Amino acid sequence: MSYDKITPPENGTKITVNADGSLNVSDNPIIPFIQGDGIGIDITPTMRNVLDSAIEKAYDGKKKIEWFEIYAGEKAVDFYGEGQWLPEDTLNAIEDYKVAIKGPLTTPVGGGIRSLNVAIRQQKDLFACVRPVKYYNGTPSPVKHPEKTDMVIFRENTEDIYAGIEYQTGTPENDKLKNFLIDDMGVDQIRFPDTTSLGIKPISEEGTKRLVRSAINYAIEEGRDSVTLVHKGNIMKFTEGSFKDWGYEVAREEFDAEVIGEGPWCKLPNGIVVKDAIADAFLQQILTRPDEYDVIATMNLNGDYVSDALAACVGGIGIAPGANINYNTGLAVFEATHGTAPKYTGQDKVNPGSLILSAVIMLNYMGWTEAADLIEKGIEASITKKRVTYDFERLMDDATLLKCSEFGEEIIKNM
Ligand SMILES: NC(=O)C1=CN([C@@H]2O[C@H](COP(=O)(O)OP(=O)(O)OC[C@H]3O[C@@H](n4cnc5c(N)ncnc54)[C@H](OP(=O)(O)O)[C@@H]3O)[C@@H](O)[C@H]2O)C=CC1
Ligand SMILES: O=C(O)CCC(=O)C(=O)O
Ligand SMILES: [Mg+2]
Repeated sequence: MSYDKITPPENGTKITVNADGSLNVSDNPIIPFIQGDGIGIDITPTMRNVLDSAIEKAYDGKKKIEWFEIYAGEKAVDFYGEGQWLPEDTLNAIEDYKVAIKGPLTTPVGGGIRSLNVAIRQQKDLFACVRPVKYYNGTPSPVKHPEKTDMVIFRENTEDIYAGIEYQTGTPENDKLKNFLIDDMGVDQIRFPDTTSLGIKPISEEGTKRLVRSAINYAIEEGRDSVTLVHKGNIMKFTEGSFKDWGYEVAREEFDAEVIGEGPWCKLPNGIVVKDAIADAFLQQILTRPDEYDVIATMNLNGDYVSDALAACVGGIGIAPGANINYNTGLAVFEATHGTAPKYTGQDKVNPGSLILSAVIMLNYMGWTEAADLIEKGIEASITKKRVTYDFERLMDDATLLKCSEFGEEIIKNM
């Protein structure tokens, strides 16, 4: 593949994917990275520094990532020109190299461009947003027993109201859709038709089933206890309610789950329970009874809310990692749960933990588990020693405040 404006590193090789979805990773894989807007300028170099050091230490210099910068967001506009927020080069490089990592990208509220983060997920069909939420010893938390929270969110990444199909009041498109609903479909629940904008919530059987299938497969591989389908199907019956029904169908028809009692809960032959929870009740139970939940499968918007809420329980979005994966093609883009935190841009202040832990998931995905383990060890030790960035320091007694890059160095020292 030739690119318009970017040149891959001379050394290194492409990761390739086998028919069964497993990866072929050489000792020198080329990994594309997007710096990201806002605090991307702070956390991305720190993440790279920590990764390079961990890999060097774990493999005595025999393995090394060849980093390949690709562009999105403000840096893409600077590099490629006006309007070039997500260049073809970037999407092609993700496709070619299979595994990539990105910093956060800004999305303006109201008008302006639609989310580039969502666009990458949709255009590369990275249907599962996988966000593990676990407690690292010593992390300050607002709950009494943060160690009871150990969940992995499987958030559907390509559908839902999040897909961006919406029309602004006053536009001909909105009028056309509104008139169709009212005149042809007999809709009479639009309270203020003259001033209403409309959004569409697509939820499909195919999209649901591939997400729930991935969540159950993950639960089996990782020896987890349960998979909970989180939905608001009592109100949104044919979208979120169908998500729940199709989720149970996957468990019963593809994994031989037996219905428990009157149902709909069911149990896989290996004992994993598939159950469901209504989203509002679930959000209070993650505070009161988090140990009842394990793997979570949910739709795009619920997954967004649940991600930040669960992250808060174990120390905040400063250490909440994530991955966007297509389990069929093997394509994966790793990214933090948080955004660009613009007020901290360029201050070398924020916690790089979220992006570093996203890179840990990436290393595990590549099979470089020894380097991943070293980094986790380094992070845990740095937190235990109370040598942390501002977000933890302000919640801990007698902690030492470190800058973003210093926290990276501290992790390296402790791994
Ligand atoms: N995947 C992505 O790229 C995402 C992009 N975004 C985009 O980011 C922009 C800003 O969104 P916003 O709603 O402010 O959410 P952010 O996640 O960017 O920031 C909200 C708050 O979270 C805390 N925070 C975020 N990152 C860190 C970190 N690394 N270390 C410590 N604390 C952190 C800060 O809290 P405090 O003020 O308490 O210090 C910050 O003010 C928007 O344009 C949004 O669309 C948002 C989410 C994901
Ligand atoms: O794309 C965005 O700007 C926000 C996305 C987001 O909050 C998320 O994916 O968690
Ligand atoms: Mg979010």
